[in-house]
Amino acid sequence: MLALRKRLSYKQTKWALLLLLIMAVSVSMYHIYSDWQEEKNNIHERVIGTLEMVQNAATESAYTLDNNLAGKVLAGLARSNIFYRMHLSDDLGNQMALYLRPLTEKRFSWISNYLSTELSPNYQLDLIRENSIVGHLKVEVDYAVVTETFINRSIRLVSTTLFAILVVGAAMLTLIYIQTSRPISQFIERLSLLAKSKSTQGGVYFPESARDDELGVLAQTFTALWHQRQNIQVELEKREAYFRAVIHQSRECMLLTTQDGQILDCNNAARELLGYSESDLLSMNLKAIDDTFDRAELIEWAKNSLGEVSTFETHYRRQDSTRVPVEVCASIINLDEMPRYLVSVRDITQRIKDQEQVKYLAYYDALTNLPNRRLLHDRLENAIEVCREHGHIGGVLFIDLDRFKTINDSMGHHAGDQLLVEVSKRITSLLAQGDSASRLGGDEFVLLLPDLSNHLEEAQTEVSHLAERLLETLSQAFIIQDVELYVSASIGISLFPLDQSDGMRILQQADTAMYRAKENGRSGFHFYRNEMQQYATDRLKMEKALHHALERNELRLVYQPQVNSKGELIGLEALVRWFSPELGMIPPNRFIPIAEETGLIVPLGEWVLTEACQQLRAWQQVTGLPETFKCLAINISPYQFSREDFVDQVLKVFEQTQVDPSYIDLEITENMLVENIKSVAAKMQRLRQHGVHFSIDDFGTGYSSLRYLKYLPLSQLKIDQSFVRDISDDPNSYEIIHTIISMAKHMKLSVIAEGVETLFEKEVLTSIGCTRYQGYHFSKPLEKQALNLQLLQSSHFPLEEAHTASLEYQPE
Ligand SMILES: Nc1nc2c(ncn2[C@@H]2O[C@H](COP(=O)(O)O[C@H]3[C@@H](O)[C@H](n4cnc5c(=O)[nH]c(N)nc54)O[C@@H]3COP(=O)(O)O)[C@@H](O)[C@H]2O)c(=O)[nH]1
Repeated sequence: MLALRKRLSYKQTKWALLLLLIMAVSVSMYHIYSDWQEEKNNIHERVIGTLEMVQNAATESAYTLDNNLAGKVLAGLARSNIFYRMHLSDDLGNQMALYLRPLTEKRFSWISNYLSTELSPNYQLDLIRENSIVGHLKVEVDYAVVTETFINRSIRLVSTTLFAILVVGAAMLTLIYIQTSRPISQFIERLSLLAKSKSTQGGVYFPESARDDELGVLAQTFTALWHQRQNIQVELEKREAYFRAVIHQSRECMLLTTQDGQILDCNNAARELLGYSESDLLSMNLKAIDDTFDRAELIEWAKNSLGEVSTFETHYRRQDSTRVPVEVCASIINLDEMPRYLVSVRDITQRIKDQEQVKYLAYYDALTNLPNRRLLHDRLENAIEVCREHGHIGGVLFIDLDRFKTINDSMGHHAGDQLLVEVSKRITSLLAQGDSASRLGGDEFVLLLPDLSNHLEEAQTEVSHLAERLLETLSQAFIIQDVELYVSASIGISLFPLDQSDGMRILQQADTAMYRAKENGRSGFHFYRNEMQQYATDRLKMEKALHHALERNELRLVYQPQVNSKGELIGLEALVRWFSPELGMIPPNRFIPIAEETGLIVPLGEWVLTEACQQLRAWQQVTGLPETFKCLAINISPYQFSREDFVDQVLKVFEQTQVDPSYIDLEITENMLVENIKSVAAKMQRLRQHGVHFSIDDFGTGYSSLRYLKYLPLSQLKIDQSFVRDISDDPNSYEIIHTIISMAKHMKLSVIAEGVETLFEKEVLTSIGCTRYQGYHFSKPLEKQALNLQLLQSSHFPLEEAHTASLEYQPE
């Protein structure tokens, strides 16, 4: 219940009464004032009238100087009670009579005193007889008496007016209270009950709505507003529930703060991410979590953000003081009329790792962790620029592993990968400060030496030393999956900036030089020279042409006889030749490496095997071979041999050609044996069971670990022609051949020497114990028709003089 003075009825009444009072007082004052103006005249006339009534008697007394009469005149005047002093004198001023009494004391004398200021305090009447003044009558008025009636009348008027106002005020108060204040109070009471009730559901009804006055309209309006509010509230509750669900169920960390950064709300994800309890977080400021939080900046942004979302990256500090990289989506929302800062925070640790990983992968090789081609290019371009600026010389070493493809295919990619990792370690172990190694892919590595000597010759020497050390370190055995592996590398070197070549060109030059190194017998290095470019271009042409060589029937086989110490034919070696219409005759040591690198060696090898077997069958059935003839040797490339289906392929060819496998001698190289000895041995065993023989070609030049030889079903060692060639000049070669022959005897293996060109060589070999020979001294490789002719004439080959005539097939 409101205090009385706060009630509407009281206030209304108060103001109404005040206005009434002012009005009444004004009207009363006006009346009193007007009344007073009249009263003043009345008083004057009354005084004058009273004096005139005694004028004759007073004149008579003064004329006759009759003091007695004068006294009576004054006594008569005194009865009017309006004068308190009267004085009658003769014409000379002599007092004839005097009347004096005290002034009358009245309740409102102060009003009388005030009013008397407007009136004359005394009157004098000149007494005249026969046109001469005979005396004077002077009186002083007692105004308390003369104004009393006026004052009483005025007081009555004022008090009546006030009483009337009081009555009207009380009546108004009651009426307004009953009519307005009380219904409003009751309405308010209902509203406050409604406000206290927690339920917002259901409808409301106010009896006041039934009224046809303003209160009725107010109640109806309020009812409508209430229902409207209810709908809004339901909507708001829904939204709040949604908002809370979004915040609290979100997997993203969410924080709601004031503009000062004080945390007001947080979700589970925030607690998990930051490691704080909810109560801790709610007592914290965002500044404690995010060092970059700037209150002033936020407030400035909030003013201009216009509901925009700002996304930025920062670091949040966890409870354990670790820092986590986050992406923050921040916005300003209005809650309870207050701007709030809502941040949705995502842990981007993984994303950053991924980005770094992507960046890493873009510039580094994932297997070896060495820079990749892209980074190499950047560095190389940079090095070229620096060298040009400072007049330095830099170098690029293009390293390619020899026969890596074979290892990869025979031992599997995993072993291949392990080998590449080990190779990369060895390469990097030789690098000096400032040098870098990159992997271009496969088995290709590039060393970038950005700062060699300023003198070309010195720079060449420096790079050569490094290349030698690289070859040396790579030639050491690798242990991969418990298998001892030997690899060699071919290195191409290009120095810069010797001309205007860019990085790409310098790499190509090093690549070209590397191929030259490979063709020079592998496991070596070669500097790029301008003329190599033509060679590289030719090589590319050859690679393209080789793809069509088989289908266009451009390959031929030639056969080189193998003889015993009596010159009798004991075998033939099938050797492939390629007659390209565009490129001419291309020797096998040029196209076989390309075929190996491109994988074309598989169909090519299969063709050689089939063709050779068919020819053997033809010789055996048609032409006839001497009894001394034991084997047809066929070269098998390492890549061909490493294939899973190699044995099946060979057996299939034997079946198709109906050849007796015991007449076949497969020539394999030493290096093939060391790659995966178990698998090599298994393949050899399977074929051996069918009668196939195996020879080791170019024996003595490879990395063979001799102890493996006794586990393999070998028939023969073929001494490399380089030893035979040097047998007369180089005691080492002689010694090597000697050792090979004794070892073969010990292991019960045959030995054949290849590349025997002179009688002298043959005789030295014979003296050491070698009884089988192949070489130009006996016969060059022969085309099959020429061999047929030879066989028809004699199966003997001259021992004494060199057999130099070339009977090889030459295309027209
Ligand atoms: N995988 C295959 N490899 C093959 C095949 N055909 C040949 N080859 C290999 O190519 C290399 C070069 O062969 P080629 O040019 O045919 O040379 C052979 C002979 O012509 C040559 N030879 C023989 N006697 C002499 C001689 O007295 N002097 C001399 N300078 N050269 C001579 O030697 C080559 C035979 O070598 P090898 O095989 O080691 O016995 C060569 O490595 C071939 O193996 C093929 O079909 N598949």
